[in-house]
Amino acid sequence: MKICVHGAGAWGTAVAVNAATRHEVTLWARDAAQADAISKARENTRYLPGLALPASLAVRAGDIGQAHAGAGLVIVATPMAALREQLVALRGCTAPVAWLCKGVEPALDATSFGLLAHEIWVQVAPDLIAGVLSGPSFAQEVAEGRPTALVAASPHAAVRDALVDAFHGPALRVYANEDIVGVEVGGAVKNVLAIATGLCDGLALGLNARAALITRGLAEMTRFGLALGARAETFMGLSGLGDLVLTSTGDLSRNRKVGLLLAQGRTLAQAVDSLGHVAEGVYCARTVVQRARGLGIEMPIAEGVVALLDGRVSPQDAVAALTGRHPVPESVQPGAAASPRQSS
Ligand SMILES: NC(=O)c1ccc[n+]([C@@H]2O[C@H](COP(=O)([O-])OP(=O)(O)OC[C@H]3O[C@@H](n4cnc5c(N)ncnc54)[C@H](O)[C@@H]3O)[C@@H](O)[C@H]2O)c1
Ligand SMILES: O=P(O)(O)OC[C@H](O)CO
Repeated sequence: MKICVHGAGAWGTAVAVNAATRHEVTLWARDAAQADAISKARENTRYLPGLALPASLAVRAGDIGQAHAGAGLVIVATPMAALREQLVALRGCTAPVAWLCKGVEPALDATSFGLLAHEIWVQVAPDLIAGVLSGPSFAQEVAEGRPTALVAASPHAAVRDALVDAFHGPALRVYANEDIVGVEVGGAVKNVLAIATGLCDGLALGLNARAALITRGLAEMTRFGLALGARAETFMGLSGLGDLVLTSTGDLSRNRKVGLLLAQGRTLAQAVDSLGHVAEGVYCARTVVQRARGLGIEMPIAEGVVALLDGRVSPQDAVAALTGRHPVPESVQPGAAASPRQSS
């Protein structure tokens, strides 16, 4: 199969390297200088250093609108902030398209709320045969060929099948799922919760606290997803519990790192600058909370992360706000924020 991967960051490079062992793959970088540097070094020294690119992997630069000619699968591996422009440029593409980004787009103006990836798709390029590839996956480990399981989600069987054909192999298992809403909610909300868990560990609150955050975070994610039309079982799968555990506990996570750095007293700007990569939770936390409030869904952990990122509370006060909450039942069922004893 001929595969185009757009976005030569850590994740785009890792999936391109993985697929290049079995398919004809081109990695498309944003600008010619970046493509040239990667191509000459046969290494993405900026985003995925230390990994030799296979000779068969072509690296190019240029407009996504022209790049997909003849492709059997087009992958968009940019951050969420670039997805809208990528999908606009892909209008008219007849090959299956899949995005890898995990997040929610920031609101475009004061009167709207930010969208999940499939909502942007429906808004700007509904004719595309499209979906998402998500799940617990650090780029570094996939690039090294370590065992990993992903989930391909789309209402279109052609997209699910193309993703399985492209990436399922000895070390990489790809499961199919029709619930694109649930898979995208999991991929977005886990980033926000990983900031919280990084903060918890950075403040040395202990293993009990970390387990509580992950478990109650899963309840928040599930409540939010159900209100948006997702299936409950998706949150017990790879893009829900799986990615939440990985990102919250794995020190390769950029989102977890943000929480750790904030706990050390760094400012948000310092934390983000030190990463050199995107941490989607920083950009989507506010939108998640804004949409949850609009739906009447309580997300106290996500609310705490937003207050912290906005500089409205200290790390210690964010923790105190959570531990000092009123008692509630354990149920994850959607509950109105106005009736606090129905949910937590
Ligand atoms: N790194 C991982 O382990 C991993 C795993 C799974 C999913 N993801 C998700 O994949 C997405 C990309 O993450 P990453 O780790 O590759 O990020 P990164 O920070 O390593 O790289 C981002 C890449 O996107 C490019 N880019 C930015 N804006 C662009 C635009 N407008 N047009 C084209 N290219 C643009 C940058 O030049 C860079 O090459 C994120 O949403 C992330 O959550 C990452
Ligand atoms: O490094 P993070 O926090 O962006 O997480 C990377 C992947 O999404 C983990 O599945």
